[in-house]
Amino acid sequence: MVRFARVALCYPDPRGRPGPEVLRDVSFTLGEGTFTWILGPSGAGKTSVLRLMQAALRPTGGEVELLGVALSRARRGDLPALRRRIGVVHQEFRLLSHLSAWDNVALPLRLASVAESSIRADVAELLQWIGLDGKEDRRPEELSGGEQQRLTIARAIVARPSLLVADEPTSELDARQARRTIALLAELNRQGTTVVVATHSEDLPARHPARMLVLEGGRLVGDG
Ligand SMILES: Nc1ncnc2c1ncn2[C@@H]1O[C@H](COP(=O)(O)OP(=O)(O)OP(=O)(O)O)[C@@H](O)[C@H]1O
Repeated sequence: MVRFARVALCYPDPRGRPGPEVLRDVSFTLGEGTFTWILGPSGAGKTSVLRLMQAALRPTGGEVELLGVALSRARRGDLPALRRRIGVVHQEFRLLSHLSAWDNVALPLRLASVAESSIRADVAELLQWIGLDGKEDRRPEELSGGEQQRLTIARAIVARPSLLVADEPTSELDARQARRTIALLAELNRQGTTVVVATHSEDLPARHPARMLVLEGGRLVGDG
């Protein structure tokens, strides 16, 4: 499902030359249907690992294989289709402020030209699942932080991705809303989606025990 083999990553410097290595010799494999925490202090490389897992970057060394596609060999034109199979949740929500809750969730399906009749059923079911039925006409600013984050999860999964990647999804939330968000991700995982969550909180993995990959200074220093 996800395989990192001796992955190295350098971001380009302002002149376009390779900058310092921010990931070095990172190797792990995540099976289908697993739940994995990515832990580590600020600057450890968690977001960089997740950006590789979204096919938003290619490794500068080693290989990343996502859903059977090796990123170093993939053609540029193949990446959009791969990215559509991967759902992404960001810490800062990134909802469209002028659209209603309903339209935010429906957007990925509309962009994929799915028929409106099937969009209606899928969006209604998801809004109910995340506890937002009755609030479908509200714009994001008329929802609480926890509700907005649950909406981003609904939007990330409405097209039924095989892999869901969440970067610090609870850092803007209070403890109760954070627990509710993690409970949703865990339930999604029980239904079969492979889930990867990066966090620097130690409380969350204690609440939902699962495999933990620990990064420090761009290296994998723990896996268990
Ligand atoms: N676009 C970029 N260009 C250059 N360097 C970058 C870029 N993005 C991240 N870095 C560097 O890569 C290293 C790892 O950053 P990354 O964001 O992956 O860490 P992180 O563990 O997610 O940190 P945080 O918890 O603070 O979000 C850091 O030294 C950071 O400065």
